[in-house]
Amino acid sequence: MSTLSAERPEAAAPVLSMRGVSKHFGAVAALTDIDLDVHAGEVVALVGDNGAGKSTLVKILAGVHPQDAGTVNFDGKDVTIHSPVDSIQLGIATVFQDLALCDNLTVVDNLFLGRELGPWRLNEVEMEVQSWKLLRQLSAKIPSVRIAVASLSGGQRQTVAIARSLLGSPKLIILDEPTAALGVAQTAEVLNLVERLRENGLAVIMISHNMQDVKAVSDRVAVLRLGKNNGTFRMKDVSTDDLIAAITGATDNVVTQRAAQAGAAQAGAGETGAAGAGAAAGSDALADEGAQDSRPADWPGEPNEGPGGQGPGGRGPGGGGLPPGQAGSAGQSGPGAAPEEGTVP
Ligand SMILES: Nc1ncnc2c1ncn2[C@@H]1O[C@H](COP(=O)(O)OP(=O)(O)OP(=O)(O)O)[C@@H](O)[C@H]1O
Repeated sequence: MSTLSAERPEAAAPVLSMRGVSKHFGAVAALTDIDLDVHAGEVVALVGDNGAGKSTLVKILAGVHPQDAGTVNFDGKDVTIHSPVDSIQLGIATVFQDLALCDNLTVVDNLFLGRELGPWRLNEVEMEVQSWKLLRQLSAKIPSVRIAVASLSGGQRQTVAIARSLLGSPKLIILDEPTAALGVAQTAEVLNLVERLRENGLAVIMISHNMQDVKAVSDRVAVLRLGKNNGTFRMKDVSTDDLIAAITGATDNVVTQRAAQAGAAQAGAGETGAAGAGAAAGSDALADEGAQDSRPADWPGEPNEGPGGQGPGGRGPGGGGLPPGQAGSAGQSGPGAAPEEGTVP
């Protein structure tokens, strides 16, 4: 990769370029006229409310659903993805939320499941060596490759699933909510892993509902709303408020209303600091947004949603859980991003 393209991935030709992609399920228009570009060495977050069409888009790329209209250009060629095998052979790896790991098998067995080494008998030593190499390349924290996957943490399982998808040497890796249901430390581990993927020159699409995670690792963010493109933003140029407005389709939404309420309450009480962090949790996980819709401002659960949750208070300032050094290297997180997030409910 040239220096220019290494510094600004979007200066090079995209690895993936979708144009005018549409998909209907009967009368439901799941996707209408979608454009999306992803470059090598770039992390693009795909965000949108429930039902926005994210999974459908990913399934088209993974060969689960054929698109009804539009073109997919991959690695410079127009392609038709008829099946998951087509997708893998092209160099697209998709890690779905369920991870599809075999709990009773070891890390090595899971990594090489279906592509075991050795023509007549398994070359266990070589598979183990390659497993370690791969996991080291990802700076993965796996205690042993000979333990059952069932005994690993959520973050470690996600790491194994991602590592397995890399064995096919993909050019594009799609991660479907890789940090969903993970704790703070495990989320940081997975976000670090996403950064390793980018450093290794992969194009990455990451679906996420968590704005904190999106801000921590993405270079660009593509917003889907009701099955249509609703903006593509460079992460460093967009505030969380603007993103939420693009996702919800309005600047006046439940999240901003909560921010206003929290601000008014704070002003009334003459408080500073901690209340803002507590309220921020509401915008970090958009998945929570629906649940918060109907809640009054004085809902009893509210105080617990602050620093102790998945919000900035729980992960340190602006780093999305990344250690300070790595947060800086992400380019979108760290102290520079903190004031922006402070404006969010
Ligand atoms: N197999 C299917 N059959 C019929 N309708 C479908 C199917 N898959 C998705 N849809 C519809 O297409 C629309 C987009 O769904 P999709 O799952 O892609 O959204 P999403 O953004 O991934 O949502 P979520 O964040 O809830 O996973 C929705 O209206 C959904 O009901």
